[in-house]
Amino acid sequence: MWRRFAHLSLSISRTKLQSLVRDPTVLKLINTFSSDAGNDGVASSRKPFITFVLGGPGSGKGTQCEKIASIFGFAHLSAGELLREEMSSPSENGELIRNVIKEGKIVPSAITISLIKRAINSATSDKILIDGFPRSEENRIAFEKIIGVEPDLVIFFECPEEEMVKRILGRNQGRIDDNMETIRKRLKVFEDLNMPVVEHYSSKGKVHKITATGTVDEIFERVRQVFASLRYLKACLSF
Ligand SMILES: Nc1ncnc2c1ncn2[C@@H]1O[C@H](COP(=O)(O)OP(=O)(O)OP(=O)(O)O)[C@@H](O)[C@H]1O
Ligand SMILES: Nc1ccn([C@@H]2O[C@H](COP(=O)(O)O)[C@@H](O)[C@H]2O)c(=O)n1
Ligand SMILES: [Mg+2]
Repeated sequence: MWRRFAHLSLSISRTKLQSLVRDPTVLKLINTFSSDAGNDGVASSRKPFITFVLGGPGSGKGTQCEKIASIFGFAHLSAGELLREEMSSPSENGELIRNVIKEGKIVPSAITISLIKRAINSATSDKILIDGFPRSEENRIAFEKIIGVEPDLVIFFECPEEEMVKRILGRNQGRIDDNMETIRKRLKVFEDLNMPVVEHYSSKGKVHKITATGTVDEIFERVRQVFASLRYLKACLSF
């Protein structure tokens, strides 16, 4: 392992490198990109690098994902957006999805996962951001079972409730769930069902918690550091 990093000895300290290499996300990255280079003969370049992006309603997931996608070349799949598209198409699930979203509840996993699976298969990047999924332990367990992988990384945007409410009420995109009655329900669902998912992945060392207050650019600077360190490691491993 250390021979791969020998050429870096002038630019990075051994201690820093050791701490990076102990990070579980970096370990996965090393395994993924090492095999890209053909070291173990596994064609893992077809295996996507999956990042779940979580946070309460209005915490800024979509806003930050767009920036990550444009700067780091990720495909951005928003579970909520996929459901809204399905709801507006002549789909057999359209009415059900509309009712669930209006109530701020969680759409059955089988529906959401089939939309995510289709989107992953047609993504043009093998680095995927899944925004707003999994929303519950049921979502998480179903994804791991049906898709057969765990995320490589989880980004969690931590934002105070009053800030999230203010942002949603100012969003003005005509969403059927951007009203105070539904927002209250979404906040409760987030605490009751989504936080256990964050705790699950935290216990596995996969979560990068980002303070989601401040300007969009200030928050992105925190996010950028996470992805820049991954890109740096990837660049090192490509030599
Ligand atoms: N740092 C910020 N400061 C002020 N407004 C912001 C910030 N980040 C995002 N916004 C705005 O807040 C609103 C919600 O942001 P966004 O849609 O990205 O959140 P989200 O987490 O995807 O929400 P949802 O879960 O409801 O889809 C948008 O109108 C967005 O422009
Ligand atoms: N995994 C998911 C994601 C979303 N939903 C439903 O869509 C609504 C909007 O989601 P956003 O991420 O765009 O806020 C959400 O409140 C849920 O009703 C879902 O069921 N499952
Ligand atoms: Mg969103």
